[in-house]
Amino acid sequence: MTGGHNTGSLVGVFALQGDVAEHVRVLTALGARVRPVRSAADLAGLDGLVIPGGESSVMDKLSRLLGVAPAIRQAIGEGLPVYGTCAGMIMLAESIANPIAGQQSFGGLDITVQRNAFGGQVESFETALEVPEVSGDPVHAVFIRAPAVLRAGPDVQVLATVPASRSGNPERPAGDVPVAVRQGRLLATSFHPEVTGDWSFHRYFLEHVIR
Ligand SMILES: NC(=O)CC[C@H](N)C(=O)O
Repeated sequence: MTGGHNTGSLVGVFALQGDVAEHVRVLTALGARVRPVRSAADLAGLDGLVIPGGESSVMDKLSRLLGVAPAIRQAIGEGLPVYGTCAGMIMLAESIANPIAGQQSFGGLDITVQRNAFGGQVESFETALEVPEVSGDPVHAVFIRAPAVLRAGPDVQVLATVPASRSGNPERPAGDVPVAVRQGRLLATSFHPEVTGDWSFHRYFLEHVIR
């Protein structure tokens, strides 16, 4: 598979906060046209949207303050394909187990997430994940203050899990926790493919979620 199939797809990157430039670089290299999204008007005509890693509570505050949150919520409801990484996964979650006071998400994805489930910055880790739906090779995944999926609804497809014992967090969940999920046109990962050079999730989003 090459990026060539995607030439012409217009993909927005939520750009009020987070590692926007990294996603723009990967999507552009894969042949997509990319538009930063900061307002409701920026959503017009998009084939898909990426919500980057960053800080979900800040994304929430800014997107409500600047009035783009209802438009993103509506676009998700109307079936816009969206890929959220890390904080982006939290923004797509229907429910946040440990929100910062009053924190809201866009929702759409029938999951409950725990923010910082693998611990803080110093407990960041990298691992190779088996994700047969997405790639024949193990996917290189970087976890930075990453969320875990505590609950996934019946329509949610779990694409990859990691043992919760990876976590240095004493509050960690038990067993294996989902870290990559898909529900129809919504895709989310706890980790950051945009910073690893492993583009298999972006390719999957462009070739199998958007089209
Ligand atoms: N690397 C990340 O995106 C971290 C997410 C962050 N812990 C949050 O709550 O938004």
